[in-house]
Amino acid sequence: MQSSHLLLEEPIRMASILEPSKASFFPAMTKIVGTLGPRSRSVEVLSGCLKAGMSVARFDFSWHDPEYHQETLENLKAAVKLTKKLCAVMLDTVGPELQVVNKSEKAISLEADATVFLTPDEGQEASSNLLPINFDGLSKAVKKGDTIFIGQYLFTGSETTSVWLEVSEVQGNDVVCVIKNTATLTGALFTLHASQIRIELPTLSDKDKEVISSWGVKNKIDFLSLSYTRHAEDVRHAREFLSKQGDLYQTQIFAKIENIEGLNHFDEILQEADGIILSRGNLGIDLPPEKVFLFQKAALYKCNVAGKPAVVTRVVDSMTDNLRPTRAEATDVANAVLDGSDAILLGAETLRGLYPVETISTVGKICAEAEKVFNQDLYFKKTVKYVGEPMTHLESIASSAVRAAIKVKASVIICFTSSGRAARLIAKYRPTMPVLSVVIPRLKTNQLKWSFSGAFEMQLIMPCSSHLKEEFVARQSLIVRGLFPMLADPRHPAESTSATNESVLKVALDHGKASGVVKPHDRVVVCQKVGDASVVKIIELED
Ligand SMILES: Nc1ncnc2c1ncn2[C@@H]1O[C@H](COP(=O)(O)OP(=O)(O)O)[C@@H](O)[C@H]1O
Ligand SMILES: C=C(OP(=O)(O)O)C(=O)O
Ligand SMILES: [K+]
Ligand SMILES: [Mg+2]
Repeated sequence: MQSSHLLLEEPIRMASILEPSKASFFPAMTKIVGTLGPRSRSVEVLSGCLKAGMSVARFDFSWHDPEYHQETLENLKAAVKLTKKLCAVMLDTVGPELQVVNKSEKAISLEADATVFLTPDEGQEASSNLLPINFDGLSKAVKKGDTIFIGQYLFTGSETTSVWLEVSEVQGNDVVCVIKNTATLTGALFTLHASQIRIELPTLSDKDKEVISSWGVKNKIDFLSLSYTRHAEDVRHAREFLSKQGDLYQTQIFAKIENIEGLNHFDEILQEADGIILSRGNLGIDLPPEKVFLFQKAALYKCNVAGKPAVVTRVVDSMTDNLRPTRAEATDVANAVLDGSDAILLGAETLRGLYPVETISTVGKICAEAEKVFNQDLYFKKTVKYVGEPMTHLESIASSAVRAAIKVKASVIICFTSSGRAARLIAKYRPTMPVLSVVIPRLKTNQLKWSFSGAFEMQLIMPCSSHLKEEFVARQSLIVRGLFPMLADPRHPAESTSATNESVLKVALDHGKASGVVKPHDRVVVCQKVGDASVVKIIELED
């Protein structure tokens, strides 16, 4: 039996597990989002990250200033140019995040059973019995017996810097807590999480708005990662804000579900958002541990049937300091893929970890193995059944393209798309082969000469107002499982002169061949509009 036919539900011959995997063109169909920081901001390391498979870069404004992030982004652009790999940019907001401020950065020892005061007076010096925090409403939000967690920025859960507190009383604006475990806080910034407590701060803070309208607009961010999304209204509000920020009306909003309030409003949030981040770091401490897996499976199912990308966070924490993940982590990554995630988000591992590049390639390899045993047939049937009948024309075309591609064992599906909708719909059916989305402006196909650049062997396209929309669409597919953009660039001379759909397709195929993603005699399924009709066609390539 060929390894590509293994299905988890069927008996697997043990020896076949050890068969080496065939090298494929893409590291994995599942995408990898990397949080950039001190260990991942040189052109060299960023080039390594891109080559290893990172396709989205997260800039987390919980930490550091816009100038620092700008420097990192400039280096990322240089790395994109060097490696010819596209990368999308995600701005992650601070939102209603509670932080412990340790200005002097002196280590703070906390002893189990001792008492510590949390005070909103940020001017105070942090010490073993006093921790200044950035919010003055905590004493009104918590009560005796509540649980508070403090962890290093991007805590991994395995550090000795994480501490649990239990609220013993409230004194004015201060919250008095009993320390549950001995710990030493080292560093300048700590996240504070009050379990299952509503924090009366806006989801999009004034600081977030300022950063979005300056840094975000300047850099044409592809994704806004909306931290601590608690209601659908949060997404609507962010959308309205973005609509007034120049090009950012095209920015996609990914709602981060990080607490029980977000979990309770999941369905409405999913309807409003473009995608979801299952923020298991915070959610994992808000939920009882035995419930985390169930949220993951339920949320991924809902995202999958809605055809909206889902991103899972906090997978290989231990790789922050180690070259290999734990067995539990390795299994967890595979399960995230089997549960239906589109992308994996790395935090501390890429930001401050010792092995950012190795982490990306290890996670990519695990994803690729899981994809091989993903039961596409069953998934396809479930998805079709969920959609029901009558289907919209486009849904029917998309599912038929995937079915045809599997039946004829096509090596790729090529989808022409303007808004990106058609390509996303195809990806929704989780084909086993990559979907190359050819992003071109519909109206201009007859006026221009074409050449292509893409996620593979691309030419860097500098922002250019004439095809800005297509750039957004192309980069936004970099977070969807199985979707790989080819961005048509009308400024480069193409081999063909009469730029009809047919010649665009020929150029796309030539580009695919040149880069090795399609080979002579391969079958390719193409989805495009010819005149008014959407068509799915099967092409058999020659030499
Ligand atoms: N520029 C194009 N040339 C040819 N066919 C296209 C083009 N853009 C989209 N299509 C096809 O049109 C249909 C609708 O695709 P979609 O991505 O929803 O485009 P839009 O929303 O911009 O109309 C699909 O069959 C798709 O393959
Ligand atoms: C990704 C997460 O949040 P943060 O932005 O704090 O890293 C998380 O909580 O899993
Ligand atoms: K954040
Ligand atoms: Mg978080």
